[in-house]
Amino acid sequence: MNDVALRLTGVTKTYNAGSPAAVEVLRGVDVSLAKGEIVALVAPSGAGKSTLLHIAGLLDTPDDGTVEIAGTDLTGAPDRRRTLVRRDEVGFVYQFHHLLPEFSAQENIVLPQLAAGIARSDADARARELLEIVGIGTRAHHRPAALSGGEQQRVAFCRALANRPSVLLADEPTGNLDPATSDTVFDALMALVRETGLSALIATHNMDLAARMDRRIRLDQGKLTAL
Ligand SMILES: Nc1ncnc2c1ncn2[C@@H]1O[C@H](COP(=O)(O)OP(=O)(O)OP(=O)(O)O)[C@@H](O)[C@H]1O
Repeated sequence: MNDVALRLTGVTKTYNAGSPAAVEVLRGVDVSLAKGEIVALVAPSGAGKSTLLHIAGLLDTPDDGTVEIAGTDLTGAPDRRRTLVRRDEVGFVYQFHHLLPEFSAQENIVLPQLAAGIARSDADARARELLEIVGIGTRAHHRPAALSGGEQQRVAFCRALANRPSVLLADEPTGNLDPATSDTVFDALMALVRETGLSALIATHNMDLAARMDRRIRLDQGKLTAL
């Protein structure tokens, strides 16, 4: 039984290494997320939070160090394996929803499930269940353009969790919303995360939202510290 959903050990990353334009972004980052734990990642702009989230989600590789997801070290794994683990174990949410405009809310949540081999009827049921949890069950057949910004973002959360990942990585998930909407949408995200029992690393500049998570860490000068 492994109780760690995500573990980064000694992760370093430098862009343009060896050139005068070198940027040393991560200088030995260690972090682990227990199963079910929700952690706020707070960082000044440009400190490297996107880099850290991309490495944690297997979209990028560290120069050094290891990345383990659900108990498996994937640092040197072949691209195909990393892609499959990313699809099955990692959910991403960004500041902008990136929903497919020609598909309904429900279809946007169904598509990644079909790509993972889930039967259509099961995928539809899962999509409806998730939309209910975030409070927009009645909007299932709306296309993104017919949804408010907060509703679009809730659909994006559902899509990220549709395949029952073990880790959610979110980069300013409510950063594009006004403060009142941001609060409600954040509640919806918390409800989803608690309901599904997954672990989440959520980058935010909003200290009120950070205060509602289980733990806070700060990325600065390439290092993580507890907040
Ligand atoms: N592909 C790249 N090549 C060179 N430098 C890069 C590259 N990507 C990012 N950087 C630099 O690395 C640093 C960290 O970038 P990153 O996007 O991870 O920061 P961030 O904390 O997410 O920033 P923000 O909060 O402003 O979105 C920045 O100084 C950026 O300019």
